[in-house]
Amino acid sequence: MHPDATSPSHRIARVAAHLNPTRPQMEEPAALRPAACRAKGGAPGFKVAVVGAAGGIGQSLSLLMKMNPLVSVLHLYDVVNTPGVTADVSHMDTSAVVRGFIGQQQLEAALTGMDLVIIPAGLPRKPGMTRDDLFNKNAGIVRSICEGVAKSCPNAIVNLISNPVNSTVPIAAEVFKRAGTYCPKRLLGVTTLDVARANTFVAEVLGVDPREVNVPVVGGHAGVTILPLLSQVSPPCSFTPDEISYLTNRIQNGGTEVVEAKAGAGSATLSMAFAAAKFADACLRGMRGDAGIVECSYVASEVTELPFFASKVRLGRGGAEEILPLGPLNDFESRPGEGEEGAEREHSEGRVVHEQVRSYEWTVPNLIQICKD
Ligand SMILES: NC(=O)C1=CN([C@@H]2O[C@H](COP(=O)(O)OP(=O)(O)OC[C@H]3O[C@@H](n4cnc5c(N)ncnc54)[C@H](O)[C@@H]3O)[C@@H](O)[C@H]2O)C=CC1
Ligand SMILES: O=C([O-])CC(=O)C(=O)O
Repeated sequence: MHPDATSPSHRIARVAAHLNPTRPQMEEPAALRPAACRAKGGAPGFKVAVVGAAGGIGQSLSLLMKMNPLVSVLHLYDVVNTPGVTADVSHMDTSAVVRGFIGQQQLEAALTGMDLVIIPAGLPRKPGMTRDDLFNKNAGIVRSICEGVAKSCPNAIVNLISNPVNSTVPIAAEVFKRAGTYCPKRLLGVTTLDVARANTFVAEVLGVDPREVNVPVVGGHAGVTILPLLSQVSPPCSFTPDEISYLTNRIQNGGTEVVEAKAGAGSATLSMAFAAAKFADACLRGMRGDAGIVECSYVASEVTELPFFASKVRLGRGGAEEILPLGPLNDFESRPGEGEEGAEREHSEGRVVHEQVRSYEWTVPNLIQICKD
């Protein structure tokens, strides 16, 4: 601390600065520099950025990350409305220092030095849309954010939420490859909401506390690519065929259930922010060196022949340190299924594999086109 920091004149100057704040936590190019920002606590911890912080997910997620004691610095970035969210969140008396950034010209400052970048930027669905309908808009958004990550914090772990996750993760990988910064361990598609839904719905059927239930959910994050492994539920239990059918259908369509209930006002935001905060916390604990942190995530994978696949991963200092095998699947989990939205089924492949292939094949030409633009 500066020797005069506790003197009356210094304290009055500090109070005056607080009474006349010019967006005190916002990064103004000619105003506050990071080093000059007042520190609220300055606890040791990780530097985390939320990109898309002013959105439905972003605001709640920013609040939850401000509550996380592992976060020492929290950067909130969006193309609109970050000053208000930043001012609001920064009044929470938890230790993380909050700084806001707005617009493309501040993306670099927002990302510089970050350990973890969480990306909930992009359009949400409306009733009648599939996640793939978001591709054209969200691919470009994810691409420009990931270019910023490659430039400003190439070693950061990325938690990618923007839909369609089955396609945005491969796009992010391609951007990082082109920049020469790609590390598959550090790119994690967030599928935690599928697990949260599976835990909740299974707990309802079993009549137990959802916090006691853990259902691995593998595959991808759209319709039938979401495959809950109900044969591997912890604690061990069994279901009737009707229960399996009900649970699988409800988990796969959980996103649509919320989209329809919101009737045009967007998709899941609160449960998603909760799930994203849980996943980010697991990543931070892994980065800290805690042992035995295992979560499902959509990652580059050799678990199947597909390049990307959601499955259990062990999180460590460098991200997804180990991709765990799927384990034994029962007949229901491995049988071929109907394709989403009338997609054709290929005879020899299981439904998860099939849908993933379609999603990826559809993505690559678009990706190449986008990257050429
Ligand atoms: N992975 C998952 O399980 C889930 C993913 N999602 C997806 O998350 C995304 C966000 O959903 P919501 O928060 O409900 O949408 P929203 O529209 O409420 O918020 C999106 C935010 O992104 C911002 N944004 C747009 N372009 C940006 C850019 N280039 N850089 C930074 N920020 C930018 C917008 O200004 C807005 O504040 C959607 O794509 C949605 O489909 C939603 C729920 C679950
Ligand atoms: O359904 C959507 O569009 C949002 C989402 O990914 C989910 O809630 O799982």
